[in-house]
Amino acid sequence: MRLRDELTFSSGDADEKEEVIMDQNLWCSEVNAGLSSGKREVVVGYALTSKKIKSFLQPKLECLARNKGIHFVAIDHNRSLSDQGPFDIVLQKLSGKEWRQILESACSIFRYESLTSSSGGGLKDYRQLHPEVTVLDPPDAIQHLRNRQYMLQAVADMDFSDSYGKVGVPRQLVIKRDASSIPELVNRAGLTLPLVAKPLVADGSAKSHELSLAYEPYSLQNLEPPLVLQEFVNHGGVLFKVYIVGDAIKVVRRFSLPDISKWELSKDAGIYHFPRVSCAAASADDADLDPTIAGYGKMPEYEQIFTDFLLSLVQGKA
Ligand SMILES: Nc1ncnc2c1ncn2[C@@H]1O[C@H](COP(=O)(O)OP(=O)(O)OP(=O)(O)O)[C@@H](O)[C@H]1O
Ligand SMILES: O=P(O)(O)O[C@H]1[C@H](O)[C@@H](O)[C@H](OP(=O)(O)O)[C@@H](OP(=O)(O)O)[C@H]1O
Repeated sequence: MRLRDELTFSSGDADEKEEVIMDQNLWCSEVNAGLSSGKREVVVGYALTSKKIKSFLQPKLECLARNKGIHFVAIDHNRSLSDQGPFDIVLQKLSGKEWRQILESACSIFRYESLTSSSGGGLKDYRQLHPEVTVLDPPDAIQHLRNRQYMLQAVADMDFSDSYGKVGVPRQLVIKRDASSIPELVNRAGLTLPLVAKPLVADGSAKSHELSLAYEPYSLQNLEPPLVLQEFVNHGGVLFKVYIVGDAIKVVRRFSLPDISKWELSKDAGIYHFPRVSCAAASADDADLDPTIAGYGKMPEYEQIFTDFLLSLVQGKA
């Protein structure tokens, strides 16, 4: 077993990170008193964008993790993984060829695990042979989520068109290039306006979260492919966002784009751009909503869910 003192900690974005760690130490002082010695330490190497480090590795998470014996250590993206660590878990959400190569060469000795689903195939035997490191998530397992052409396919395949209500996916059209052909393609595909336009690639950049709303066909020529066009679905201006980590589920409520009436459709023209819809700032958790759409019970905090999940991955490997 590795002892806490043997671990070397490094940080990703030096300045930002230092600030966070100082806050965290203040915040953590009481909680750290509860860290039980003698527990197996779990080292989570992370390879994330600076945006993700800022939003995800919050003091509250790091502190709770530390109290459970989990340590987050920044991975140097430019060095081989085998020269770093040792890590019990590699938490990664980076794109780019170089990183993929580093990960793939290391994966010849790593165990695969997915955050959202268990990987199939011959990986079970593989895990028994190489139980050292868990990769969250292996690039191949999340590839289809990075492309809006395919990301909803799993929902369509489940065919919940008539079970406890209706779950469906909006009709959509992929435009790879040539914006001038969009009105004609939309017409041929029989899509009904208004349409929501989203970048084809969901790579975690701010741009990939942008969204446009088009009320009439000719304005569609002003969009920038590659993109996906979806029929706008009226949904009462509120949506439920479901987070799943392993077996744990958390649901939050967010304000969303309001319903569009036929009258508005006839009146509005052009394209409206939205940098971010239904983001965390648009929380509707405390809003007084119609009880028929309001309800869900009290949910545990995601920090609790995530750290328990990390521990569950290394259980039995001590
Ligand atoms: N076809 C649609 N009809 C109506 N509203 C939509 C449609 N598609 C997206 N929206 C609204 O835009 C928001 C962002 O859509 P997007 O497809 O980018 O969701 P997402 O990728 O799940 O968002 P996030 O990036 O927050 O995870 C949705 O939460 C919803 O409010
Ligand atoms: O704050 P919520 O409502 O949970 O929305 C998240 C999105 O669902 C994620 O897709 C964002 O991650 P990426 O930007 O890496 O796709 C994620 O980006 P972030 O971690 O950088 O904040 C969030 O925007």
